[in-house]
Amino acid sequence: MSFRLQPAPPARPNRCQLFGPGSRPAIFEKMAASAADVINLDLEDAVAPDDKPQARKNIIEAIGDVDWGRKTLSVRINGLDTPYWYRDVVDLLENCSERLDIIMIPKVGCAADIYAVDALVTAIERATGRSKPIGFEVIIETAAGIAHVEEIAAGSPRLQAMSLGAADFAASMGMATTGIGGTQENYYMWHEGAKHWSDPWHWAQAAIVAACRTHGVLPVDGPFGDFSDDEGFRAQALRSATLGMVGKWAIHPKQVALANEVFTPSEAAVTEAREILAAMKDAQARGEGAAVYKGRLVDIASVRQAEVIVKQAELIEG
Ligand SMILES: CC(C)(COP(=O)(O)OP(=O)(O)OC[C@H]1O[C@@H](n2cnc3c(N)ncnc32)[C@H](O)[C@@H]1OP(=O)(O)O)[C@@H](O)C(=O)NCCC(=O)NCCSC(=O)C[C@H](O)C(=O)O
Ligand SMILES: [Mg+2]
Repeated sequence: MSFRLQPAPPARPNRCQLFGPGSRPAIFEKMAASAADVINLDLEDAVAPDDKPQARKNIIEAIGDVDWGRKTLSVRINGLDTPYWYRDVVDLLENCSERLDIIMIPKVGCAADIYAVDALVTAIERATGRSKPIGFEVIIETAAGIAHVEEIAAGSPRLQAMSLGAADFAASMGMATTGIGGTQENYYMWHEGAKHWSDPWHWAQAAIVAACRTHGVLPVDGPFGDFSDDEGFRAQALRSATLGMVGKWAIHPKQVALANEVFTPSEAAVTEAREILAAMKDAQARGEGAAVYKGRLVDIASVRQAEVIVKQAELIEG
């Protein structure tokens, strides 16, 4: 228990983050027309080294020219272990319009990584007189990142969201898989002659959710690589939502509707949450701290649980 109140994360929908390479400007309008809450234009791994200068130009132009509506607009820069990242930040912030909301920093390994980008961004904002402060989001996708996840979540007031990047995470951890998220064939328990699959991403997701909730940051599930496997995506997303994550990446447009479906509370869930709040209001009016709702106990903790669902629904309704 702490006397400190848990800070609220940014109050904006983040059910789906749709990615697209900065080197493929033909899809930018399609991304803008999608139902994703967040758009991530990529300068990192989806862009070949020789294409990075042109990708920066494409993105700078599109930030100003494309109608992104009310979406949160984010650009993923290159990692701090590359020679590209400072040029990404300088070119972007010196040249793009104020429509840009967020810079996504990949492969963050410690809070000092965020500090370094923050220092550069702050200097450019001051030098150029940008009036809208740039937000940050980070990807936890290395062993160092997960080991330092809490200090990273506390790393900057600019930080809005934190994602798990399953592909690089698996590589960094030396995991024996080439799968990006989802069920892993060899990660099972053997019981009474049958395999029971377990979830190798669970512990990292739980660590991310705890760090994010402690510091008022949105926890997000990253990519699910097999975009022909809708049920696999849905199962992964449902597990993430159950753990407290607010959304998931889409690496193909067909994954957007799946993510939105999972991370939008159903009408039945919202109705039940509102009924629990009403039942508890009645109980409190009677001077009681608990009530029975549909044959089960509800109390003040149930009110907090129900409020999570109602607030999420209200946020999405706008
Ligand atoms: C995966 C793709 C390369 C597939 O592209 P494509 O072959 O064009 O797919 P389709 O033919 O099925 O496309 C159907 C239509 O949809 C449009 N399209 C394709 N992709 C997008 C998109 N991202 N956004 C919007 N629209 C898109 C096509 O133009 C077709 O349109 P039409 O002809 O009008 O019907 C491609 O989807 C892609 O590049 N995806 C993003 C890849 C990416 O950004 N990856 C980086 C994030 S994941 C990662 O980095 C790993 C992470 O860091 C970790 O470590 O875990
Ligand atoms: Mg990655």
